[in-house]
Amino acid sequence: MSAVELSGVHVVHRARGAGLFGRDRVHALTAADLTVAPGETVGVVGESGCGKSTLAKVLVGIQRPTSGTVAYRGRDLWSMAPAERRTAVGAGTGMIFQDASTALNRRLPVRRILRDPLDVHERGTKAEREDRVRELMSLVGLPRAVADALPGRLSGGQRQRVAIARALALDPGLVVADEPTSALDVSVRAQILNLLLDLRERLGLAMVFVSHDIQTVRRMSDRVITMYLGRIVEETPAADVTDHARHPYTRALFAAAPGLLRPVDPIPLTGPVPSAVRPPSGCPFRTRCWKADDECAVRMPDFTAASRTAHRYRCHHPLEEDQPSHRLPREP
Ligand SMILES: Nc1ncnc2c1ncn2[C@@H]1O[C@H](COP(=O)(O)OP(=O)(O)OP(=O)(O)O)[C@@H](O)[C@H]1O
Repeated sequence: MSAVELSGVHVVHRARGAGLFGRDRVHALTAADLTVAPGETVGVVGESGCGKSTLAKVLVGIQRPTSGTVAYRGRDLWSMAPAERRTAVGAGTGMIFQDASTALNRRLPVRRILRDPLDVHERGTKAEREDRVRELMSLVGLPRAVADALPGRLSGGQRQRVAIARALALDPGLVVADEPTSALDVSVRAQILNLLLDLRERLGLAMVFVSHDIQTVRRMSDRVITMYLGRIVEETPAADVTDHARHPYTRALFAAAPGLLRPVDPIPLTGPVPSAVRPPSGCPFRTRCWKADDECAVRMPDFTAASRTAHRYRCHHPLEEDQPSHRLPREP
């Protein structure tokens, strides 16, 4: 059974600045279908504003969908009674945010921050909760000496370790990490990423990993999801994403990423991302796509399954399956 399953999820907000009676709406997430299996890591890539954080918040039950369903281990989250939902969310998922210095209560010492979810969910006796706090600290490599320290006394890397430990406190099946290393120094990033990889292996976690750093997403994930203007446009096995993604947007994103193993010619990704309030008709990527034609303006294509397993994309004019990125035609 899947750790979490989204079916036809839409999230629509009143546009910022539109005022209380404004009619403008932002389609932050449109018709999202996604399943994350136990033990699997799904990476999410896409430019700023494409809906990555919205997807993350829907997955951990912070954001209620405008329509569609979110199921934890087969049970619809938003049809549960509020108390039951709080238990399901609290015990079933953990979220790691970008900036631990704002995500952690700076007035509480580490020990209390980690005990808090155990107290709220009444896990075990007081002594067992203290044992669990020690266990969590050792799991994420925090020295015992910091148990009584306030977050402000810790380094950025240590704070993120506390945030990870807190996300794991109730032994969740799913952890969602939204830009977990982007606020950290480069030297500390690798340590935190290795910690997450290690925890995933040891605890068999399902993980959703959201980042602007798409090379890191590829390294961390089994499967990569590409989002564009609130829509999932492709799902690719991570090993294939650089050379075998078929959606032009995914290939353009990866071709533009620094740190590829070999040089790849940049693929044109010109012009701004269109407005999420008034998205283009048909395929939302068509205004920046070098392959777009009239058909793309009329209809958003359905998902097509590629021959490779676990690979699907929404594009009227997909790239050739085995065309390496460095041999893509140079088009204006
Ligand atoms: N509470 C809100 N009210 C109005 N609009 C919102 C709200 N939350 C998100 N949006 C809009 O929804 C869209 C998706 O936002 P989201 O934060 O999910 O994108 P993102 O891909 O995570 O962006 P970033 O990478 O910059 O964090 C954006 O256009 C954003 O401005």
